[in-house]
Amino acid sequence: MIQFHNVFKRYESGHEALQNVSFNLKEGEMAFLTGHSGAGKSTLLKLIMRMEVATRGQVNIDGINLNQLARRHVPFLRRKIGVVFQDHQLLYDRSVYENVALPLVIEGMEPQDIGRRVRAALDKVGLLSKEKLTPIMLSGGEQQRIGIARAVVNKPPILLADEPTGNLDPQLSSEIMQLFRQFNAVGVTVLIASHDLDLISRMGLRMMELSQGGLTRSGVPA
Ligand SMILES: Nc1ncnc2c1ncn2[C@@H]1O[C@H](COP(=O)(O)OP(=O)(O)OP(=O)(O)O)[C@@H](O)[C@H]1O
Repeated sequence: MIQFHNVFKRYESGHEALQNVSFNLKEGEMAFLTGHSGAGKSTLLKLIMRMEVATRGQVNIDGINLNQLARRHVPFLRRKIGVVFQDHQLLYDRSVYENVALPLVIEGMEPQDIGRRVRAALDKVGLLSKEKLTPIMLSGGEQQRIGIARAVVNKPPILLADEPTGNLDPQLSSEIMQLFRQFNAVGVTVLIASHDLDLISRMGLRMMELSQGGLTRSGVPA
């Protein structure tokens, strides 16, 4: 589902953020991406979303070769990928409902279909009763759940997260990871960048470690 073949990414500054990275994440797999600050984790996620383009090598997402993807087709790629950020990136002047509905409104979906999908997504993250509130009224963990509901509302086959538990305590972090696990259990391919080695090792899933832009380890931690 997510394939990197000898991928290099050099920024215009000359900095080589990724060097010769190769891996294959199969459909329905869930894995973590870890590494020191500046190791290249965010860069790798940006290549998957086509926010950045590889300097060398090949990135394939759900059979699409991103090297050959025309700019006008990038929105089709993005619809396949739900993204969760550390800082949620919610709109604080809109309700919970409106925040989650946003990707569907942009897609041009009919309002009655939007209602059904938004409520299904809010139900999955346990926030159905809070749809009329604004995010500011909710706790950090709840805000992250809204971010997750928004990421999955259009049922993407791929879910990416960049430090999704960075601001949460261990209990909430663990709950958020279980949520990702639930989406993975119904077939979504999940890749999560995280510094939280304790949490990752407890999950018993594949971990890929980046160091100075190179993939130094890939496997289930002992
Ligand atoms: N747009 C850019 N232009 C130039 N250099 C960049 C750019 N984006 C990232 N870099 C550099 O590339 C390297 C990798 O950055 P990246 O954000 O991918 O690391 P990271 O592993 O996600 O780090 P962190 O855990 O701190 O978020 C860093 O040295 C960073 O300064």
